[in-house]
This record gives sequence, C-alpha cells and structure tokens, in this order.
Amino acid sequence: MPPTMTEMWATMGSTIASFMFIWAIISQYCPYEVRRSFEKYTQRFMSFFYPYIKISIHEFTGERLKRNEAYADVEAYLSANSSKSAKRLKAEMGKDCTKLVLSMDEYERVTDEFRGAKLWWVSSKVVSPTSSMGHYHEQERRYYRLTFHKKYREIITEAYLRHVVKEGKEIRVKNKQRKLYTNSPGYRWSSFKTTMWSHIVFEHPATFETMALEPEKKHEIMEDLVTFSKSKDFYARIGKSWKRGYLLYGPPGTGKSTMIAAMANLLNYDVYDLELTAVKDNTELRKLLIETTTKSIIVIEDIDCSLDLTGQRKKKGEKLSDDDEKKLDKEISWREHKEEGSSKVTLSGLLNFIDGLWSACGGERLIVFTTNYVEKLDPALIRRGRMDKHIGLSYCSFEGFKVLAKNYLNLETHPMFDTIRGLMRETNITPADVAENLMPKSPSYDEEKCLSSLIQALEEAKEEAAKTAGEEFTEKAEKEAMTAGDPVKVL
Ligand SMILES: Nc1ncnc2c1ncn2[C@@H]1O[C@H](COP(=O)(O)OP(=O)(O)OP(=O)(O)O)[C@@H](O)[C@H]1O
Ligand SMILES: [Mg+2]
Repeated sequence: MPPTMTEMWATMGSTIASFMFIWAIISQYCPYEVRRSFEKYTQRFMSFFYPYIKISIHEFTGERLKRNEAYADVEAYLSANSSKSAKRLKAEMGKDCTKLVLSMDEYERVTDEFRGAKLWWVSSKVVSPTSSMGHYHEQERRYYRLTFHKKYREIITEAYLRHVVKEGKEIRVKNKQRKLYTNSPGYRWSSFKTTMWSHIVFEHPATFETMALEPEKKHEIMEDLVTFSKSKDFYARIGKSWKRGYLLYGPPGTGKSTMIAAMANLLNYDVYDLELTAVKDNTELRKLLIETTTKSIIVIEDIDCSLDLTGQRKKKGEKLSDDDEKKLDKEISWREHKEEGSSKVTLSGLLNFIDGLWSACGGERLIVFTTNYVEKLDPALIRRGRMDKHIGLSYCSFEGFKVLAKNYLNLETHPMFDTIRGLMRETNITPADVAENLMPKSPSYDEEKCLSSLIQALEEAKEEAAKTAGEEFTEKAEKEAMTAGDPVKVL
C-alpha cells in the first residue's frame, strides 16, 4: 500500500531534520575539504526535491574576461521593466547627460511574468581576491540570476530568454551614447590601452533633413539605408554578410563628410573614422576591423590620398586650389610615409578588409569611402559588390539652396530668390560656399544682407568662370597655332 500524504511529509521532514543535524556537526568539526564534498552532495540531493531552475548570467565570461553581451541585454531589459516594481534602485547618468537611468540595485529581487509563467530575477555579485603586479585586491563580478519552476523550462529557455535579449538590445540601442572612434597615432599607444581605437562621444548635428540635396535623391538614399538596417534576415537568406559599401564622390565642400554624419544619425550607428595612413600593415588593418562593433559605419575619407591608386596629380606649373593643395600634401606625406617602409597596407589588403572573410565578423556595418577623384580610383576597389552604392554629390542646386535658406535664415521664399535661381543656373557654387554666405556675420546681419552676400559670391564665381574659360580658350588656340607653325595674334 502506498504511503499517505501525511506519512510522506513526515518522512521528508525527518530526512531534512537529520541532514540539518549532520550539517551542523560537519560545519562545526570537519575540515574544509569534507565540508565542500558534503555541500556538493547535499546540493545534488536537494535538487531532487527542489522544483526550481536557476540560470545565472555573469557580467564577464571567458578566460580573458570579455564583457558578456547577454549581461548588458538583461541589464537593459531589467532597467526598463524593473524600475516600477523594484524597491531598491540605483541611478546612473544616461544619454545626453540630461536624465538619470534607473536600474535594480545589488541583491534586489524583481518578479516578471511571461505567457503565464512567473519568474524571479535577482542581481548579485561575487567578490574574489585577485592579484596584479604583486598587489592583492578584491574584484567584484556581478551577475543576474533567474529562477523559475521546472515545468516552464521550455518556455523560459527558448522564448522568454530570446524575448529578454531582443528587448534588451532594442533598449540599449535607444539609450546608447554613440561614439566616434579614431585610430590616429597620437591616441594609440598609451600603455594601458587594450584597444587600437580611441573614442569620443559622437554628437554631430547633421541630418538628412538639413542637407542641401534634391528631395528625390535624399529620399532614395534614406530609403536605401533604412532598408539595409532592416534586412538581417534577407542577408542571411542570400548568404551574404550584413554590410553595405557606399562611395561618396564629388568636389570639396559638397557634403560628403556631412552625409556620413547624417547616415550615422539616421541609423543610430557608431562611426569608425579609419585613418589608413596611420595603419602599419594589412595585419594591423585586420585587427582594427575585428575590433569594430556591430551597427557602425567604417569611414575612409579621401581614399585616393590614402592608397597609391592615383597618378601624379599635379603637373609642373599647374595651379591648384587650396583644397587640392591640402589633399596633395596629404597624398605626398602618405607616399613619403610609405617610402620610409613604415606602412605596407596594399590594395589587396584593403579589398580583403572590405569583403574578405574577416569582414563578415561583427554584422550590420556600412563601409563608406569618400573621394574627390572617383575617376582615378582602381576599378577593383569600387566595383559593385564592394562599393554597392555610388553617390555623386555635386554643386548646389536651387532646391538645395532652399533647404539651406530654411536652415540658416528660416526663409521659405523671398523676392531675392529669383535672382539667385538665375545665377545658379549660370554658375557653380558648392553647398559649403552657400552655407558660408548665409551665415549671419554679426547680430545686425539680417536675411537681406545674407542673400546679398550670396548673390555677390555667385556673381564673382560667374566672372571667375568666364575668365578661366577665356584663358583656357586662348591657351588652346596658342597651342594649336604652335603646332600648325602659324603665330596667332592674341587679343
Ligand atoms: N549638401 C550639404 N548640405 C548642407 N550643408 C552642406 C552640404 N555640403 C556642405 N555643407 C556645409 O559645408 C561644410 C563642409 O562640407 P563637408 O565637409 O561635408 O564637405 P566634403 O564634401 O566632405 O568636402 P571635402 O571633399 O573637402 O572633404 C559642412 O560643414 C556643411 O556646413
Ligand atoms: Mg570631407
């Protein structure tokens, strides 16, 4: 005959009482090793009766104590979901330094519910002694522990944890302070550095709304970017790593760097500004790539100056604009740098960086190149599949001017706009020059003064263009006459 419930409870009670008695004796009189083995077997024994499962998520994992992404996700999830129910909270300064973010304090416990299952989260820590450089100190390792009844095992380990990680990641993206990373040599070799990148908080205010660009083009680029950021499953399905290359080309001051900032702001990505001239060799380039995180834009500005892919640009006696002079200087210093033998980044190294096996690690990334001389780049570097989208930025259109007039002067229309439209048809001016002219130079500057200043700049540009065209015409005529052996009278 099976035992009754009362008999079962009585047996369990007496078993537990006997254990407690034995435990009291052992912990009082036995050595450490005996106590440890007793604890181990007791835990195994108790787990037969204990119907709950515990899962711990530690802040650091692995031998090299890498920060555990899952811990950060759980932390974000609990910060958002526990601040209403937890009684002890801790406050930390959040994004933009304007708001305090609340999260569970240590040893606090909160309850959660998922598809009818009740579960408990506890935040805790272990303190362990460590030694570094001969000094002993205590190191705290925090963790979260989840407890739930074993009958919910499947729901929790499959669906609930997936839900926590997904929601936590979304919260982290929303709350995270975006960063601008650089590998510039000045920052790199501090003795405590474990990473090759240095960073500051990324706070560029540019957006696509404030960019002077034709509306259709703006819309197309924004749509392309948003579609990319939502295409995780698509990329997985077609077997391609989740990244996209953009080539931004155009004359100086047409908004290439501004567009990169607008892209980062639109997608909420970090920016890695890669200075190729500071990279020693292909191995270092690969290391830099591996350290970049997901949801980021890797930028190589003025790619034509960073790799020896262009011909000797300045011919003897040729006069260059200030911007071109600056770029040529950079190119020459890069060549000298290379000639010294200190850098060995090659085109194939760069191609491997863009679409080799290593480039697949990290996921969700944009790679953006900018150049003023697209025609001089090696076709292998910019073929589709590497640089998937080529965006040409050019001189300011009247539509672009209207965006800038709205941004700078809050003007949507003005009688002087017609003159500006007419001049813009006849001559070229960069958005940077338009922006500079629309900028009030003193408190007494009103919109008329700014627009007059722009009209004057446009007229000067027109005159300059006519003069250059005249000079070119004369030079050509002289050359033709020289080759024909017939001196021409220059007027
Ligand atoms: N399309 C644009 N819309 C709004 N502002 C612009 C635009 N283009 C340029 N500007 C203004 O001009 C300044 C210089 O532009 P930016 O640095 O983006 O040019 P760039 O194309 O990167 O030039 P470079 O080839 O010399 O690097 C910006 O700070 C911005 O104020
Ligand atoms: Mg630029």
